[in-house]
Amino acid sequence: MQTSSPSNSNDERFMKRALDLAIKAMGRTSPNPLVGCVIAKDDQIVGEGYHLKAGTPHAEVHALADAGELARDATAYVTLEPCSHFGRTPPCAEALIRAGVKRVVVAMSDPNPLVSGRGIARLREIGIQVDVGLMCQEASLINEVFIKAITTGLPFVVYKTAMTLDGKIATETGDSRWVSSEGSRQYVHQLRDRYDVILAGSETVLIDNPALTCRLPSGRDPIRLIVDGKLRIPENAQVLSSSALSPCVIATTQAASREKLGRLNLLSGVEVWQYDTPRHVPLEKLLCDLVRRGWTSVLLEGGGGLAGTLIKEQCVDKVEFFIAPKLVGGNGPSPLSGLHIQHMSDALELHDLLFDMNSGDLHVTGYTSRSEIKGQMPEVSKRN
Ligand SMILES: Nc1c(N[C@@H]2O[C@H](COP(=O)(O)O)[C@@H](O)[C@H]2O)[nH]c(=O)[nH]c1=O
Ligand SMILES: [Zn+2]
Repeated sequence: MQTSSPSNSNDERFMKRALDLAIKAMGRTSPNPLVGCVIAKDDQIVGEGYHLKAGTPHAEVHALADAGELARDATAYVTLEPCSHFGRTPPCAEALIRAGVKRVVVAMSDPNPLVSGRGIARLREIGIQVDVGLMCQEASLINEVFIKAITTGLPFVVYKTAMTLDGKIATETGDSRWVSSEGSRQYVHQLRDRYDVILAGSETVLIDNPALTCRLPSGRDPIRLIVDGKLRIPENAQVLSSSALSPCVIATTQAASREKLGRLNLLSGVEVWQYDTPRHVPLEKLLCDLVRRGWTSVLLEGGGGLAGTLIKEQCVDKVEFFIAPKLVGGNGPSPLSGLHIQHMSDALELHDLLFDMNSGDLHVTGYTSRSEIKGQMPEVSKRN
């Protein structure tokens, strides 16, 4: 996106602060975006705020309340175009106008078709100077989930897996505890805290019996989603335990036994979504249904069959692979056993790669499609 007027170093400083504020709510605003706002006057911050949770006041409202009368003739720095529509809250463009701000600096226009460009146009119509595009790349990156979901109706899907240097997710006897280091496993809990849904196949539940909860002190449990076409997972599987604070959804098909489906539906915190297909869960439909339910991001944790199919169906946006400096050889399982590409010239090439070795494993992040908005996702240091 083009910057519509030159910015100065204060502009960058204040927009950076607005971005830092926005990401404090990472993992808490879905299906809505992360947004931060700073109000500055005479090179001083006089008000700031960020969006905390969908359906609650927008970032601009918090920042204007914080600034009070000092907002008059000030500059507002917003990481996303101010909204112009009456949704669950009134339009922020009008709030900025009423508060008397004289300039608004916007990092990126809103991809939401309800807004896109109208907020900026409304402010300009009143005579407010609006500069668009400052730190647009950073702003797009923190909202990669929101952008994908609002423009496609599909969730942003990340495939996370750990493997040995020779590409195995377990030994040939099935031992997978643990492939990756303690540090990498700790990071996975940060991912679970950030994404709405954790997705796994029935095979993973049958073999590893994971709880798929978030074990960070201030973390929140994501929704656990299990794809289980034949409804094979046992009723005492850990994912079905009601101790987690979020529901467990099981996606199944007509192949599920009626009795078992009835019994699972009775478990507290468990929902069974039955699709009208003979054996295989229609994955893209399932993903659409997640967004309809307000869940816009998915952390796919295995296994290799499901991950391969999702990659083949172009449903995966990003990968986070932990490669441990270990060798096990043999015929152990692969992280993408469901993907069968025959010719190297057809291999899926990753883009915008990042490499990190801080955890003792090689942590590789990459995107399945090329885009301008990719980069290093910021760490959320602390909440509030
Ligand atoms: N600035 C900003 C948003 N801006 C726009 O408002 C839309 C959400 O409207 P509603 O669900 O009615 O609150 C959202 O999709 C985005 O287009 N939303 C937010 O939740 N927080 C904010 O700080
Ligand atoms: Zn708004």
